[in-house]
Amino acid sequence: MSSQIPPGISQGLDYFASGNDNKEWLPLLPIKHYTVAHILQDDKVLLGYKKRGFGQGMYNGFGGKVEPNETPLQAAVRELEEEAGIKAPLRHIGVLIFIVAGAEKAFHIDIYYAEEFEGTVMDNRTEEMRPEWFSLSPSDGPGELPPIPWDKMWDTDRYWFPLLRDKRPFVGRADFDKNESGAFISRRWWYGTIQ
Ligand SMILES: Nc1nc2c([nH]c(=O)n2[C@H]2C[C@H](O)[C@@H](COP(=O)(O)OP(=O)(O)OP(=O)(O)O)O2)c(=O)[nH]1
Repeated sequence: MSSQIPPGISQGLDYFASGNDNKEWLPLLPIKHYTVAHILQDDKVLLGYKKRGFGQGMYNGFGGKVEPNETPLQAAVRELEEEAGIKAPLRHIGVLIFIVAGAEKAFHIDIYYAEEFEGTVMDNRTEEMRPEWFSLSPSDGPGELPPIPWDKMWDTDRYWFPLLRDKRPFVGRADFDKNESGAFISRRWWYGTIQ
């Protein structure tokens, strides 16, 4: 555990979780804005299976790049509608600075959630994402929704998901290396809550 806040994120945070504290942080890079949005409802969370592009084969909230002349909130609402077919009154809950070794830009990811939505969650209609519900409670009886598929998600999401679930605002940083086969390996991470 390191209570030292990493470079590139705001000061005045309360330590929540960190890992690989003995590794160096990657050099800071200019940022590019992204969003990720989650629906949290009745002890379940809606995630999407990414069918193509960056993060292919993994589950994540719904999101993508913030386009020019859009606010991050507008982008998050648009991406949720494009990828899950629903409209939701999203609330901001976190910021994640995500840096991959060798990349040109750091991802500044605004993280959102909503507890209600309008419309019907799309089944498997887009080429981008396949929405699926997962249980937020750790113990699942037979016939319940599947547990969150941590092994098919960005490796450090498991450390901030409890904060999202409890709707506690947070800020964090996650650095990743790439191995010879192009897989992303978590290098160092730190998450803190906003006081
Ligand atoms: N949960 C989580 N999401 C992450 C991490 N790193 C990371 O880039 N993301 C998200 C941010 C973006 O929503 C998404 C990457 O953007 P993307 O590849 O989907 O964007 P895109 O260019 O396809 O987007 P677009 O065409 O839909 O605008 O992955 C991470 O560590 N955890």
